[in-house]
Amino acid sequence: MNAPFAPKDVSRNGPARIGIGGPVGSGKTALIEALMPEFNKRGIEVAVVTNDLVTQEDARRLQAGGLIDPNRVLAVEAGACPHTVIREDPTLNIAAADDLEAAFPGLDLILIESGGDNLASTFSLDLVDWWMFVIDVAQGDDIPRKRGPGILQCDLLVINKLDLAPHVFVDAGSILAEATAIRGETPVIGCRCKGQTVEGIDRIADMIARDLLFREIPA
Ligand SMILES: Nc1nc2c(ncn2[C@@H]2O[C@H](COP(=O)(O)OP(=O)(O)OP(=O)(O)O)[C@@H](O)[C@H]2O)c(=O)[nH]1
Repeated sequence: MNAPFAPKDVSRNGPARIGIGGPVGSGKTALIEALMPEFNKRGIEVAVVTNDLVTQEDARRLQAGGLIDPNRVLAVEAGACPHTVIREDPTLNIAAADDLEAAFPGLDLILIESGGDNLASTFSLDLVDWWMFVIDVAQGDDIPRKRGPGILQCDLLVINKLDLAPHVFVDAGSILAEATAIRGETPVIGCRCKGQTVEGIDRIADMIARDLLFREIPA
């Protein structure tokens, strides 16, 4: 069990900006897809900025998926190491988020998905108020032990693809326990974004609603 999460002071007006980072293929877009119905249930209005290297693949997938108004999805083509545009010079992403904020008054959240990167990728706090780092069990149970800055510094560590754990010889309980020990006070949630049943997604949506948007969560 994680210690209670200390809410951040989100002092800038406007929708909260949430970063979603993590290695290639860990399930960042799948997490957005799984979160959309949970946000809808909670009346949370969302827009999304995606980042890909030289394509708009993730934006197109979300726009075609029927889970969000396609106009609420903007693509940034990083053209360089994915972390460059979320950390060193986030200008393109800030501009995309500003455009969405202006076009859709009443947004509660803007999700900014990084291109898939390595364990060292982190977000500039000029760009986001709060960020998640998504890894998955199939990358190996030693990933949390490697203590990459993404794993240590994110506001929420998400360990995805729990359903695959038995198939890749990983003990889901151990990887979650180890990640929790390494992160101390900051939270870790295990999840499954794909398949007939998803898992852990409601906990992530509740955390965002409670700790970023200061909404009451029904008991
Ligand atoms: N079994 C299983 N597969 C998953 C889960 N989540 C995502 N996937 C699969 O993992 C693959 C990568 O998922 P994406 O959502 O594209 O990952 P991503 O992190 O957005 O990828 P990049 O943007 O390329 O870095 C896809 O084939 C998904 O179907 C999960 O919880 N369980």
